[in-house]
Amino acid sequence: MVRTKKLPPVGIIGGSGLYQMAGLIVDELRVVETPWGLPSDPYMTGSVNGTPVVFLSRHGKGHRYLPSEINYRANIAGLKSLGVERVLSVSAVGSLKEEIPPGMMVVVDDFIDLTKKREMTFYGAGAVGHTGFGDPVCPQVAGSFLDATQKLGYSSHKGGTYVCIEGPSFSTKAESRLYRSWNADVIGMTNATEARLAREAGLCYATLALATDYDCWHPDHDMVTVADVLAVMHDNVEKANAILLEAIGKLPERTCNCASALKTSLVTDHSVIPEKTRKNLKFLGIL
Ligand SMILES: CSC[C@H]1O[C@H](OP(=O)(O)O)[C@H](O)[C@@H]1O
Ligand SMILES: Nc1ncnc2[nH]cnc12
Repeated sequence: MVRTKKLPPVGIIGGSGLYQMAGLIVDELRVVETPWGLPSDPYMTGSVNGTPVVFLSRHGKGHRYLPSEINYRANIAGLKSLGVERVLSVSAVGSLKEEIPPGMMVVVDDFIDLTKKREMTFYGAGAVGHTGFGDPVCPQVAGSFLDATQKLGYSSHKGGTYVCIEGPSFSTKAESRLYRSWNADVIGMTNATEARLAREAGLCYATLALATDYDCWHPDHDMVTVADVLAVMHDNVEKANAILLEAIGKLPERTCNCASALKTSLVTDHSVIPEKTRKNLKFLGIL
């Protein structure tokens, strides 16, 4: 694609099995402190074919944080402070559908959030905000993922509902069957939280989910183990990297509605917001 303008930095969040990005020429490791604390790692900043890119490993180098321990607010706020406007996430997921076999990519377009003990908002502490999340995924970023998988000839599933559980244990059979009865497509432990915070921060967000297993519902497959997940990720990491590179190149100029959340969510009269909260909201561009 011939661009008329240089893109602002593109954020990449890598999940299980994707702790760095092939093709990213790293210039710097940036430690960023946010009002919500430290992100999972220093950000790897650099460029891909001339486009500035910021990479973060969601679980940190060496996979140190449980899904419930990840500081999602710091991760998202840190990206925002580095000028990122769009986030491409990669995640390992269990498949809840026969027709999504391990190895297949799913470009998720909806979530069912079953998490219970996470910080999932930037609001509070004297500032009330309610953000629309009816369409939780940026259509442009999702579209770039889909175009990229198509161009590269990889089989992918357009759209899909991601059930986000608290973890860290995998689901029981009864739970897995329940999620299937809801017609959900894939299951993971991280993305609903990340997507919600990205939207509050006015960032575009979409996920390339790689099915690594059939969770525990499938009568003809063994129950999921960490070893299976990492082995399938390992076998497909080149594909995921190739899709990321292609998708970055396919991102159009930003004309979606995701950033409007910044200006349409806050309810509280600005004059009564405490100074510290005001500063935090300014960090995100909400005030
Ligand atoms: C290592 S298996 C469970 C683990 O994998 C997924 O991680 P991510 O979404 O960061 O790719 C899942 O959400 C769990 O955190
Ligand atoms: N079956 C599964 N359940 C939850 N998270 C996962 N990540 C990869 N496979 C998973």
